[in-house]
Amino acid sequence: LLSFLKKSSFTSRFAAILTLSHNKEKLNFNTFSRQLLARVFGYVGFTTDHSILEATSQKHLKGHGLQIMTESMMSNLQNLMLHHLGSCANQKSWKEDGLFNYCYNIVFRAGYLALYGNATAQTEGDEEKARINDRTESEILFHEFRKYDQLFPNLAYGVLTPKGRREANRLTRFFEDSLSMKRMKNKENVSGWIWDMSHMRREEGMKELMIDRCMFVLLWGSQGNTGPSSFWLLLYLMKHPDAMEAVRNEVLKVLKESGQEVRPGGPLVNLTHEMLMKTPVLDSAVEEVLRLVAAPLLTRSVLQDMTQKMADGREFLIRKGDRMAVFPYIAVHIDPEIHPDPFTFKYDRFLTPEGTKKTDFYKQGKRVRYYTMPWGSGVSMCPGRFFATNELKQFVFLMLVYFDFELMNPDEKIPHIDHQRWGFGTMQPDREVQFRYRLRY
Ligand code: HEM
Repeated sequence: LLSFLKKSSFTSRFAAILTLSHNKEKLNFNTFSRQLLARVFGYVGFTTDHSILEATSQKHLKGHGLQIMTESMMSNLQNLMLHHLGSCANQKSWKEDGLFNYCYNIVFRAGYLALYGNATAQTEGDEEKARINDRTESEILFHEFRKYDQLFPNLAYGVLTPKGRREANRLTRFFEDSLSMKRMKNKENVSGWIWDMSHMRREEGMKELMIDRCMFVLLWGSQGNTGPSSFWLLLYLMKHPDAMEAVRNEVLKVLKESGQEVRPGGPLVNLTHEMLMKTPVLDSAVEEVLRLVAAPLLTRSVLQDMTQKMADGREFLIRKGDRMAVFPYIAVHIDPEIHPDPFTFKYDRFLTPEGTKKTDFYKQGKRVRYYTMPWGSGVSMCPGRFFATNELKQFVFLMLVYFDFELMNPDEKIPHIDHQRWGFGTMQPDREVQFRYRLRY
């Protein structure tokens, strides 16, 4: 795919194609993605599906709704990462783990609980049992999700072996059941986003099984990228001590300014939405990591004949029925004119000399509007982008204030990316990286 895209002088076509992708009448994401969702997840939605998504995302993944989700994410991260604080004397000893597994596990499970809700004290007996149940149930779910995640590229390409196909079907049934509305009714803190998504479909007459499948699609869409992104973020910070120091100093400053401190036996840090808005250095590091590892292929169906004018004056006829794809990774993320030395991690690439967010990037003297596109663009731009960014920041924040962590092998090379996954969002490494961590206090 990459060599094809390189040959087809994709970069020069990029800007204009992007403009088109905002044109709802002519180019439509849904026509294409619907076919994929039907084939891969067996989910057949309504024609109103996209307006439901837009309405609920507007309400719950931005503004006040986003704050509620972020708070819920925080308490779930605390339950998963810090539940053992004070309970065991040797917590200060080092613990080894695979970094990819560790990060994906925590971020997936906390994100899942924040979206799909917690066990209740009523059904489990008391608060503590409910928290234990959340930990156990989300662990099982993560392990099954990883099996599906590994089958996913071949599933999407339609080249799974019969054995793989049977396993994918089993996993689909498992998730339909685990995420079913029947089960969700016994939970509390189910996010407004998930709740509205299911209710609005039911009100429109969608069958229960299809709603459960939709819940699985949303789990996959919301959790498949954030965990792997958190892995790359921690890895790049560990490989770049200057970046680690800058981010850690910022995080500790924000913590201090909030009047909180981490001390043995003290209360858990309450990382508020407001605190998360004061971290330009961490923001830049997150954006830089996504530039390096987010490589989605953005597909669009062409709904009517049209002429495409290029920035260089050329014109192309795009026919009704054509399918188009934009691959911003090559077109912008690693374009050396826009991002000099594009394969090097520079944590401050998105910072101005004054320490604020940098937004001016240039190509051939002209300012580039889309200098990174990890979230896609236009009608189907990722509605979860603000939540995902907060998740990443919360995870790193807690890691930095509560733990010391380091690579087992300080000379560890950054792993290659798993080429099977080009186009599916955040890339995954082709091998695990060992690290160790321990409580700082
Ligand atoms: C680092 C994490 C994430 C990355 C890199 C990412 C990236 C993307 C990309 C590239 C798209 C397709 C955009 C397009 O075709 O133009 C997308 C769509 C989507 N994302 Fe995300 N995403 C992330 C996290 C999330 C989270 C946390 C949620 C939910 C809370 C979410 C919900 C969705 C949904 C529902 C869509 C489909 C949008 C539509 O059809 O209109 N994503 N995401």
